[in-house]
Amino acid sequence: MVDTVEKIKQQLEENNIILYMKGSPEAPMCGFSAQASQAIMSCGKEFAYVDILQNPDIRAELPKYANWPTFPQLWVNGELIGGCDIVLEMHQSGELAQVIEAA
Ligand SMILES: N[C@@H](CCC(=O)N[C@@H](CS)C(=O)NCC(=O)O)C(=O)O
Ligand code: FES
Repeated sequence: MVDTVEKIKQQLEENNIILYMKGSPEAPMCGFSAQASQAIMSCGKEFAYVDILQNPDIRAELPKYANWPTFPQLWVNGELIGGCDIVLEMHQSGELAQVIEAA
C-alpha cells in the first residue's frame, strides 16, 4: 500500500534511530526483538521504536521496502543497519555504540 510506504518513509525521516520490533523495548514480545533492543538501550541514547505487532500494515510492507525479510530491523539515518544478528555482532565489536553515537 502506498500509504503504508509513505508512513514508513516519514518515520525514517523523523527518527535518526528507529527500531522496528515485536513489542516494546520495555516489553518485547520476541527474543530477537528483546536482544536487539537491549543492545541498543545499552548504548544510552534515546531511540524510537515501532511495534509491528500493533501495526500489521508496516509488518507486511516494511520487509519489501527494506528488502529484509524479518524483524527486528534497526534503521539509522534512514538506512537499514540490520536485524538481531548484525546488531549483536556490532554491539560486541563496539561498532554499534559508534553508529548510534554518530546518528
Ligand atoms: N536472524 C534474524 C532473526 C529474526 C527473525 O527470524 N525474525 C522472524 C521471527 S520473529 C520474523 O521477523 N518473521 C517475520 C514476521 O514475523 O513478520 C535476525 O538477525 O534478525
Ligand atoms: S515471535 Fe517467534 S521467533 Fe520471534
